Amino acid sequence: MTSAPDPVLTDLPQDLQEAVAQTRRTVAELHAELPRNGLVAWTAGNVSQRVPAHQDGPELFVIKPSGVSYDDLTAENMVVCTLDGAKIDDGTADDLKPSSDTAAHAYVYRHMPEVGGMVHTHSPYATAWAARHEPIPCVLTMIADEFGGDIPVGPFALIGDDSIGQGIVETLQNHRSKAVLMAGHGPFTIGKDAKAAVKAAVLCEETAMTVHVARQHGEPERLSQEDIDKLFARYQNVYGQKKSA
Ligand SMILES: O=C(CO)[C@@H](O)[C@@H](O)COP(=O)(O)O
Repeated sequence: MTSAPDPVLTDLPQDLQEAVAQTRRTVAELHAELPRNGLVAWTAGNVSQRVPAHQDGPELFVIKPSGVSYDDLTAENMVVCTLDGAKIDDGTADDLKPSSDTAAHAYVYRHMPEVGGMVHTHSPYATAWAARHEPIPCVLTMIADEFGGDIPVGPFALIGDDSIGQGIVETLQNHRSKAVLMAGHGPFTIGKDAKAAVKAAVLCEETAMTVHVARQHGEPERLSQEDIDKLFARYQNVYGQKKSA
């Protein structure tokens, strides 16, 4: 059976091309938040975002090119992929490869339709918890607010195929957390869009550091499940300028 030809960006409906261009700008801008918040060293880490679905076009997402310096990331070199993780004819050089985590991001987008954005970092404190295969206990209101409980650990998986994506989905699919510490590797976060996933990555590192410091002087006490549920509901539904239901 012949497979469908790879999509060509300039052949897509005009409004879908515009949606791709906006997603590229957003993803390029959000990559700057990773070094700015001390979440990555050198070219580690990546951000992606799903392109809003279009009835007359393929499902697509945008992700960073592999191994390119954060100083050189632009909207124009953000790579456009199908949900199979295949790069489309997106106007970038044919030999510009997407992130080495493209298959992982694609797997999550295929299996978790509610996920609109993803981030991967090697932020030092969260990565240290991942090295120990240890979940970050919910001992702080900020952990309850953003993650709804302990930040879980996912299985160790090699890079480049569906393995990491499968581990992320099996850990987060029925879990309130927006972050998973992939064992022996580092944090991956999800969100309704890439900005929400970046926020989760920032708060994951912040809480990983705080709990690590607290544990230097004894084991902090986990919040009660009742309080965790109340804190999560408030933060997700009321906090900030959200309109009360
Ligand atoms: O940890 C990994 C792969 O999971 C790193 O190589 C990753 O952080 C950065 O890779 P890319 O530059 O996105 O290909």
